Amino acid sequence: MVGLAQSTSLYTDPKDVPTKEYDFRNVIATRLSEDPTKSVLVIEAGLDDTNVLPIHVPFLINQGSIVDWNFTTVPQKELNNRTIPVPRGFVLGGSSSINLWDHYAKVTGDSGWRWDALKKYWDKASTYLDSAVISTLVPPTSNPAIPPPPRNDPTLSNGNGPVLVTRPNFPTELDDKVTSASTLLQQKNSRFKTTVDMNTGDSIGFGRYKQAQDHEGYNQETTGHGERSSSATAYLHPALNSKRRNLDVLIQTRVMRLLQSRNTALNSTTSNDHSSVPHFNQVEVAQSVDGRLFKFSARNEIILSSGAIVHCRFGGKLSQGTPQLLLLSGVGPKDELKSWELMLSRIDPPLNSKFSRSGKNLRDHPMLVTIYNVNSNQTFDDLMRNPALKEQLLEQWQNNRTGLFANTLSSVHGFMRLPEDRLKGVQDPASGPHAPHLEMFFADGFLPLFERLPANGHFITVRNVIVAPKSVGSLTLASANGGTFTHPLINYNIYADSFDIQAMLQAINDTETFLSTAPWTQDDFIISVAGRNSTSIGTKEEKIAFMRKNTITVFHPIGTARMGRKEEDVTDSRLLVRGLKGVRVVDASVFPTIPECHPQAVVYTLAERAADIIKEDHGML
Ligand SMILES: Cc1cc2nc3c(=O)[nH]c(=O)nc-3n(C[C@H](O)[C@H](O)[C@H](O)COP(=O)(O)OP(=O)(O)OC[C@H]3O[C@@H](n4cnc5c(N)ncnc54)[C@H](O)[C@@H]3O)c2cc1C
Repeated sequence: MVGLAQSTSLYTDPKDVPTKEYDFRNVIATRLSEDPTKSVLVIEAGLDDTNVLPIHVPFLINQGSIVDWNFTTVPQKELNNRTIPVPRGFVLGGSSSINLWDHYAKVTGDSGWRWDALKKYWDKASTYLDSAVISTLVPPTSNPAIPPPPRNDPTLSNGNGPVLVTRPNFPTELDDKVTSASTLLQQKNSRFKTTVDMNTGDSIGFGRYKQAQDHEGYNQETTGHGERSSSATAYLHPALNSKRRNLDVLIQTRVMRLLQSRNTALNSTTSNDHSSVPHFNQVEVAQSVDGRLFKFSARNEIILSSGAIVHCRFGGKLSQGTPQLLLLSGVGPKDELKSWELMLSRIDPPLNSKFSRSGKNLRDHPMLVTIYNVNSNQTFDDLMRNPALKEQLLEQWQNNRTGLFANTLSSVHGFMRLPEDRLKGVQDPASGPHAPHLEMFFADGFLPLFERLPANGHFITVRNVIVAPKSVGSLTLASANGGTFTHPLINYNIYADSFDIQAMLQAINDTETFLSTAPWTQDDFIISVAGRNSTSIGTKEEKIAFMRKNTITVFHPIGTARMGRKEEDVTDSRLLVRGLKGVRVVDASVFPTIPECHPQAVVYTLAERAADIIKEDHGML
């Protein structure tokens, strides 16, 4: 078990929380509680992460477990009416690029969101560690010679923050193939170029080696000392363990809705300061659908953090929670809320929600998962079928945080732009000429995430992601009953925009080109696409049918409380909810467009600046 000290300020029952009034409810709790004169309460629906072993082991997957909300979408019309999984962290902490920031600055009219202004927050959040120092690697028994672990590379960005970042310590047989294939292809087609560091402002390219032992271009991962580095382990637990008296955390408790102050004309220093606008200063919480309701008041403001609410972390997973809570509090499109009259009748005074588009603009990255049968006995598949070996590797990890389990499942990937002719006559959904449209990433084994490993065979998994999709979905309430215990209706609207179908077709064709190079064809490494007799998927129509059958998302939803300068944008550039007072949103739901990357680092950077914005607005700087 992971040895994080249990804090006396971590509560599991609202009645035990020492006070019912805080300066801030939740959030960027760690940064705000740096000021000992302000009190902060974090409310988290899920569990304490401390003793949930799979969270801390980088190799293990938590989807579908007790720390997952286990949501699904509504049937997706363009996916043969399939519903698809929406995993989402139900626990303290969680999972955790660059051109897009300048685009956000343009959309919000706030130059503070430009990359040159934000770089300091990026550095404030993360620290790059030399993984060779951290882990001693031991190959799995089926894996023969493995190159030595990567050495320290001074060219990689090196911040000074609490989130630990390393490169994978456990090279797989695929890594060389990916880097060699892109090196070969880039000579003919610059779309397959190689890169050393994807975090330099130009993220396009596939990872490459300089020398066999310098794993340049490898993923940078939020792990350190062999463990996952999450917002809980990096921010929250250290603050709790240092016994900050002004920080309390309440877990296993859901925020049900936000409540308005009777006096809606309170003074405020915020940019939404209109004397007649509704002022929210309380949250109502419960531990079960019919359980006792408790109220907590915020003297300064309520911060809805991450997918959800008044919760602690800074980072995490999806972003449905925030819009659901806003909608349940009566903040949302009027025509939509009209159908929930029962709920609205509880809101006094009724909100003028004409400006709010809470729940609209839901976006995620569509991901097509393709499994290939391969000629190899080095994939992870044998390990996954061998409980004794898994136990042995887990024991090694528990003893000294080394071995395969100290690593994540994928070491290399590549970002690509669409060919220029595909962009003719359409508005480019990418945020700039150095931002990608597509991503290809690889796993050395059977990894469709939601299917069982076959009893026999060896596999590799190729995931094609549209990182700049055009389709836009929404989140709406399923019922006025049950509050946040009732799952909302999540509709990604995947492939609703035909641009995305064309983009995924291009991704399939690119993958076929990539896998037809010597590194993959020699020794007949790739046998076939699983379930077919061929390494390719066939005609255009067959490819589209394959997409509809096998697309899910890569779990990066954003945008449902988008920030911007237009009246219909849910939040302004200081992250305050428009049309009311006292509520700020700090999570992935404020992003107006989807980051063309895995968004965790973007969320950390957002949260670090948000902490300074809040401190400025409340005279704490
Ligand atoms: C399985 C998975 C894998 C991922 N892998 C990567 C990756 O490799 N790299 C990467 O960059 N990104 C990854 N992401 C995405 C990344 O984790 C998210 O984009 C980011 O963490 C979003 O953070 P957030 O703060 O907006 O929301 P969240 O992390 O969703 O925060 C939601 C929190 O609020 C709590 N909550 C919700 N409702 C309530 C309520 N009513 N009351 C109290 N608490 C509530 C939830 O329990 C949860 O703890 C992954 C996401 C998932 C789900």
